[in-house]
Amino acid sequence: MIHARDLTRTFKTKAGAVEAVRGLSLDVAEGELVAFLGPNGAGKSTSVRMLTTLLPPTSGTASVGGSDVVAEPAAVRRKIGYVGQKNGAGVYYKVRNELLTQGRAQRMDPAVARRRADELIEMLELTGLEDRTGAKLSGGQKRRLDVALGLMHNPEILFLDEPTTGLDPHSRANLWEHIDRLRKATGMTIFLTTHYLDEADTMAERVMIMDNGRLIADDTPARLKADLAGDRISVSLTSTTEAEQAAGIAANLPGARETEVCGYSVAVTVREGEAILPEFIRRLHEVGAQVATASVKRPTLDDVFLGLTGRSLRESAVG
Ligand SMILES: Nc1ncnc2c1ncn2[C@@H]1O[C@H](COP(=O)(O)OP(=O)(O)OP(=O)(O)O)[C@@H](O)[C@H]1O
Repeated sequence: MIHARDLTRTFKTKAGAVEAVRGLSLDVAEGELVAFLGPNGAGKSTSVRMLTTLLPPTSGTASVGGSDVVAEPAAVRRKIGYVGQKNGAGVYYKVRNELLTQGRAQRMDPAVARRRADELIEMLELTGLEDRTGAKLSGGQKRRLDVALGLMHNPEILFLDEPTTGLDPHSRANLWEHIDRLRKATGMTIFLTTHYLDEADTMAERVMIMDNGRLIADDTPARLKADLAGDRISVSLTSTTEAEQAAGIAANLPGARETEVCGYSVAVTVREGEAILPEFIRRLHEVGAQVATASVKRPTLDDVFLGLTGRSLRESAVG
């Protein structure tokens, strides 16, 4: 559904050239939900703007829904819905009128547009708000209207640029319920950018991580966490001698990485912590070591980014 090969985009600024995207290649299959993650300035929005025909690439190629983004931009636009960070609903227009205006902009037949508007009002729980202006909607309601606007022409692929930024946790969860329902009902392909790592982790089937204009990881959240971060087992003992002994045992556990001793404690990274911990404790008991506490910390996508770049995704920004 979405294919890019060696896509680059350079901006010329007074301070010099900014290479916002450097050789991006990606493939998204029909019906997938892909989350695009990365620190501020990594190149996510620039990539999405190229894929949605809003910005011409400096070099490289991309096709979306089978049409080339440079040669056939109109065909791409017919197949995609784009909900940007700023291109959403206005504050002066009423909900239903806004949807109908969007239908006109998409050259939809007026009767079809009216039916579609009613369908979307129901689907995105905007019933009862049809005659309210954008200014009188809550953050969550407004964002649902933004999504409805992007869906008016029944696109096959939906691009969402930070759909939940600025929403409270309840509205975030609610918007996700709607996105999930929409996917189940239509099988739509969804490509979104987000700053919420937990959201990408639980909702996306595939996560792409961008840093400094390049794609540095592309896999399911579970595989990224197992392969690039791993579970952290921590065990505390009753003396530093025992801790040193435990570190030697930890280093020989199946798939052990990064063993660390600190005082009475030892920590080790493994692929499947919950399966390995009983074996670790058994081996410690075998040598007579006394285990005081034991825990397993599951990795987050931030740990994945940290493993890849040595920086935290939560705190880092490029440039
Ligand atoms: N029109 C422009 N002119 C000059 N530089 C630009 C322009 N648009 C983006 N950039 C630069 O390109 C780089 C990538 O920006 P982009 O907005 O794609 O990042 P992002 O990952 O979407 O960041 P954020 O998470 O903050 O939205 C940044 O260094 C940014 O300053």
